[in-house]
Amino acid sequence: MKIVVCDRLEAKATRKLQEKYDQVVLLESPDRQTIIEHSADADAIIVRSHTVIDRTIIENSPRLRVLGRAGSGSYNIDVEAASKRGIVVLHTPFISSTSTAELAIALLIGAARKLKEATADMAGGKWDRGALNGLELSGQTVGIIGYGNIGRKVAAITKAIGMEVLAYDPYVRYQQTESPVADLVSLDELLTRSTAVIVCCPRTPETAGMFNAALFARMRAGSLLVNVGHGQVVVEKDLIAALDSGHLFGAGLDVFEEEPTRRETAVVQHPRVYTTPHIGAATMKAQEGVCTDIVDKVIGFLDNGYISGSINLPVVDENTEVNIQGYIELAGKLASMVSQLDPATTRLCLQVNGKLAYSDTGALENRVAREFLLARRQEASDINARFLLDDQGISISLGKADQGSAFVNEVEVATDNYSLKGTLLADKFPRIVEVNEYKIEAVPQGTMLFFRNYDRPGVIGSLGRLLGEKNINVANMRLGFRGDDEAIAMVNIDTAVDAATLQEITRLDNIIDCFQLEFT
Ligand SMILES: NC(=O)c1ccc[n+]([C@@H]2O[C@H](COP(=O)([O-])OP(=O)(O)OC[C@H]3O[C@@H](n4cnc5c(N)ncnc54)[C@H](O)[C@@H]3O)[C@@H](O)[C@H]2O)c1
Ligand SMILES: O=C(O)CC[C@@H](O)C(=O)O
Repeated sequence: MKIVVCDRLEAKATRKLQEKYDQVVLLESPDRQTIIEHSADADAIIVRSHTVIDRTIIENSPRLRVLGRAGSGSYNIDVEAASKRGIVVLHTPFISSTSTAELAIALLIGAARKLKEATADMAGGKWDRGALNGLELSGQTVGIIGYGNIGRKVAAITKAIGMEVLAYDPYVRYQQTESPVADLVSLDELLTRSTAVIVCCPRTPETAGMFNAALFARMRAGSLLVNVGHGQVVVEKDLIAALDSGHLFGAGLDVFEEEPTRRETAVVQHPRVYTTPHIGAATMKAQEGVCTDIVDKVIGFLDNGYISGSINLPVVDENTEVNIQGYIELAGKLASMVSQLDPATTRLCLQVNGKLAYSDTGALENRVAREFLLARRQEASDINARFLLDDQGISISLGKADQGSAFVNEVEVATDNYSLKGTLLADKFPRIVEVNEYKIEAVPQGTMLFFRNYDRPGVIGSLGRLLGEKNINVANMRLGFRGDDEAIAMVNIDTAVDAATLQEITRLDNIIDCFQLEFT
């Protein structure tokens, strides 16, 4: 197997590839001819944002099966050409969105408060505070162009600053009903109401050159523009004209029409344009994240055919060694249970262990988000659940490990108060195997009583008697222990108990607490 890496990856990610494959060719900023030579017999090519993989390269790589893009956008890959050849294009959405959103805020505040001028004044021995009056952002309106991963993070931060948040995104079809962060509005409304506009969308045929003289004229006088999406969304000469005429107050750019951008470029030289060299994703966490994530995805695909985070094939591959669909459903059941036990949590952690770690964990994350919300009786689908969670300030983090602690494949869903682990018995039958370190083997289906008790004789007997009196049949009962004075039980019952009976159970001797759970 031959892997060609065209841009420099973090050492940890490169090592992972080298441990796995005999032929790992590491190129750094190669010219096109060098890529063509090396990719002629390559099975996989991995790039970041620098190297362009065009149609010619793709058509001259007969063995190529997968293109990995360490990052979010796909502007440097001819995705259409790859799709036509049946080559999977994988990327790492989400991972660098926080770092990029934070940079957008840095550029926004820098431009609003004239930080470049202030720093230059200080370095030059000047102390003229009157010339440095800036814009206070709190109470102002921000307009976000592109309400995707980065746009939503920007929305959350600007909201926290005290700004009113608007967004324009023709492809976001729903208006959030649960704790909305941004109001989705038309482009015209956004431009006329916003004091700051932040571009967080990719370059597409529609967005290329979108911010031109005509659009700047529609922006409010004295407003700010920040671009962390794609450089070619903004026409730089028109931006300079809008600044020089005094129509715009300032701008912050992390992305440019041409990259690398030359020092002489007007936007780089302009006193009221804050520029950074495409460093949205340049934090240690994001760099390591995008590099290891893309390597995991490429390995997962080459070894097992897992497709996850695909730009051109967003499907769950069911013909793999691990029953991914089964694990997606299991993860959903764990999320539903955690939601019923801890509905007010603001933090969900999904941990995926074993070969499953190379599978479509995006689909597992979506399902966890969806089932968590559904259990709280909130409308959600696999597609919008993660956005809805985000809008409600509930984070969902993902951890992965090559091996499970007790089972070949394991899924864990945790909050600050609960940790639930599950597996598929015989890769087929869902089981909850651990609850807050109590080992158990419970079947997550139908109606279930879940209780903690002191481990004393008679507890099960008194529960059985009470349920018998109420004519409630027990279908299955599992006990869990962790080697201390307490135990748990998970009891599948044929009919749900009413609130009064649940109270009676809680009052039985040695019962600590009791919940009734529903699994769909
Ligand atoms: N500055 C950096 O270092 C850096 C880092 C990461 C990503 N990016 C870039 O930021 C962009 C967005 O990344 P993301 O991860 O948020 O992607 P995303 O796909 O999650 O979000 C992009 C959003 O833009 C919207 N959009 C598409 N066309 C639009 C239009 N005509 N008008 C308004 N919105 C439109 C999409 O519907 C989508 O919701 C990409 O171009 C990516 O390459 C830059
Ligand atoms: O390689 C980088 O750091 C920039 C990547 C960024 O533009 C992206 O689309 O993810």
